[in-house]
Amino acid sequence: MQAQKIKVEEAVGRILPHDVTKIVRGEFKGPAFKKGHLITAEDIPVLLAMGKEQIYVLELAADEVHEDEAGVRLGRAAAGNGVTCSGPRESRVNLFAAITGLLKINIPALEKINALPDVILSTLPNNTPVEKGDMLAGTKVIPLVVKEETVAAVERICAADGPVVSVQPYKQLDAGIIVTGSEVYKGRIKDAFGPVLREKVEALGSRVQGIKYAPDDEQEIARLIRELIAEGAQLVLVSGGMSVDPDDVTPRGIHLSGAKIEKYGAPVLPGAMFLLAYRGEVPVIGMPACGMYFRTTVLDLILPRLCTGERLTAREISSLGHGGLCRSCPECRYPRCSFGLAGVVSHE
Ligand SMILES: Nc1nc2c(c(=O)[nH]1)N[C@H]1C(S)=C(S)[C@@H](COP(=O)(O)OP(=O)(O)OC[C@H]3O[C@@H](n4cnc5c(N)ncnc54)[C@H](O)[C@@H]3O)O[C@H]1N2
Ligand code: MOO
Repeated sequence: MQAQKIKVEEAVGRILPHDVTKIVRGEFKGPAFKKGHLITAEDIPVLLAMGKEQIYVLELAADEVHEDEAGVRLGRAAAGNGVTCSGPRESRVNLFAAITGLLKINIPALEKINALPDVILSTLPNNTPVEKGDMLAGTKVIPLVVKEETVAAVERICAADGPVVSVQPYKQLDAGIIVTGSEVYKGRIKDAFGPVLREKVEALGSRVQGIKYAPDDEQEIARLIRELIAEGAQLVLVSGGMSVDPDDVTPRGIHLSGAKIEKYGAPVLPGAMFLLAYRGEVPVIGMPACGMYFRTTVLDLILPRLCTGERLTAREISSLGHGGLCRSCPECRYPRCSFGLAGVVSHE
């Protein structure tokens, strides 16, 4: 990179190698144009009025890329489905959600990119639920001019490993809910759990095809699970009866339904007594009563992933431990917090 002296009138489309300072007596002293600025036709009279008839412009070598062009190329390479890019500002390009869904970060590719010199890509955590318009990531280069080879290396990583930042849309699943507990079934108390589960399912764009009620009877719970799936449920949530009392028979009921238990117990608080099973392709969730009491629980970490169609394994549930502790803030800001969002399956 070299600086070349040229006439101001010939500078349109060229790049300033340094700030150009404007001083107006008693009023202003500061950069009228910043280092790296791309000179436009409108800038010429301004520069002439500042007394600049000649200026220095950047002379890029053949193997060099200006920061703004590099930023645009980095953003384009990193952005996958459901992601749009802003224009560059001092090389920084921001990535935004074009749709509502679940943010997916290709962490090994992200790490490879950030191990390169002179470029950075910074993202929200993997599996963050995001809304259309949310900022997901920012990328930029460090110097004013970067080696073509570095930008090309990022493009090669993204081409080989897949885009680094994407948003998975939620599928519209038909969900069935089974509320367990003889006290509710027999009408001793009003159901307060079914409405919470319905709201969480519907907030993700899925439908609740029905809420069924079961006493603390494992055979009846099993029968209702099979019935809901036979009626077309693509997701089943069973509430309560998940802990240690003699009447807590939901895990047994899920097992007796023919569902294979993937994991009983999640390293998430609230949500330790959570259970995930699959009957064929249909996820069956056993949701402990904390899901009725706390605003945000393990269900908020698992449900969005199931609603994208992801099949979760015991290993992925185990990995939620890192970051799986809710701080119980007086005003919940989830997902704008650390809850559940560090959970990453480590890549050997
Ligand atoms: N000795 C132990 N006790 C508990 C443990 C434990 O490890 N050892 N774990 C605790 C944790 S963690 C949780 S979470 C809860 C899990 O509770 P359950 O899922 O078994 O909930 P239930 O016993 O069925 O009910 C608890 C409570 O909530 C009321 N309830 C349940 N469903 C409804 C509903 N649909 N509408 C209204 N109210 C409902 C129920 O009547 C009970 O009062 O266990 C801890 N205990
Ligand atoms: O399942 Mo309890 O889940 O930790 O409050």
